[in-house]
Amino acid sequence: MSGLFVAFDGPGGAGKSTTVRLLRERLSEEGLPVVATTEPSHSALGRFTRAHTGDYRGLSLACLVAADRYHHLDTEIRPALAAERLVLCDRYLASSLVLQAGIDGVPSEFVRALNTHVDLPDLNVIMTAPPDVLRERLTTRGSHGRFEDDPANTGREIVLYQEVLPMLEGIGVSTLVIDTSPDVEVTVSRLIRTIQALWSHRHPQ
Ligand SMILES: Nc1ncnc2c1ncn2[C@@H]1O[C@H](COP(=O)(O)OP(=O)(O)OP(=O)(O)O)[C@@H](O)[C@H]1O
Ligand SMILES: Cc1cn([C@H]2C[C@H](O)[C@@H](COP(=O)(O)O)O2)c(=O)[nH]c1=O
Repeated sequence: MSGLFVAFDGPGGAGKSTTVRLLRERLSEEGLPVVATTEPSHSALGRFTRAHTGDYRGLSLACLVAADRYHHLDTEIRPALAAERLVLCDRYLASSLVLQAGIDGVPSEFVRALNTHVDLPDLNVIMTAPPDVLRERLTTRGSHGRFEDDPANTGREIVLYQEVLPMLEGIGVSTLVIDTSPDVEVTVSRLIRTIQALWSHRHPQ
């Protein structure tokens, strides 16, 4: 028996962080042993990487986020799963496939090779919304870095996340695409039902 690993990816402004925060609160209230985390992680390397996505690009940023991912797996994700926790991760492998390969132009085989030894999530939620909705949210909230500074990237990311779905499914990752245009409560309620069902299946009473 082990825990359950759910990753959340999608274009900037799709609602990943908001949703993971609300899921952590609500699922904890329901008694599930939730660990919410993020990539880049809260480690020194993760904080460095997050602070310098504008300075490091392409191959170098691909290596930084992959190194942080392996450290994150070793120090947080695998121990939590071994302790039968529910791990919710704000960004994971799909973000590298889209941002490093799709946007920065790193050969996708190289990004995949860098990530050969990462654990795959039990479910990868891909959050999305129409470009005008995302741009409006990013304008209101403010940009989190260079990928969001270029308005053209929003539409590109939406398409790229669609394009990585077959690849993720091909390596055995279950994916769930969610349009977050409706109110956040709609998204969160749906995800609570999905995650509770997966958890109950894995941990029958
Ligand atoms: N249905 C929704 N789901 C989630 N967030 C929403 C929704 N509707 C509006 N928002 C708002 O969109 C904004 C962006 O949300 P959030 O920061 O969670 O996105 P994100 O995907 O984590 O973005 P980034 O990739 O830039 O970190 C927030 O201000 C949030 O309140
Ligand atoms: C996991 C991951 C992250 N990044 C970049 C993308 C953003 O610039 C930051 C994360 O910040 P956000 O608030 O979650 O948008 O890190 C990346 O380039 N590749 C990755 O795999």
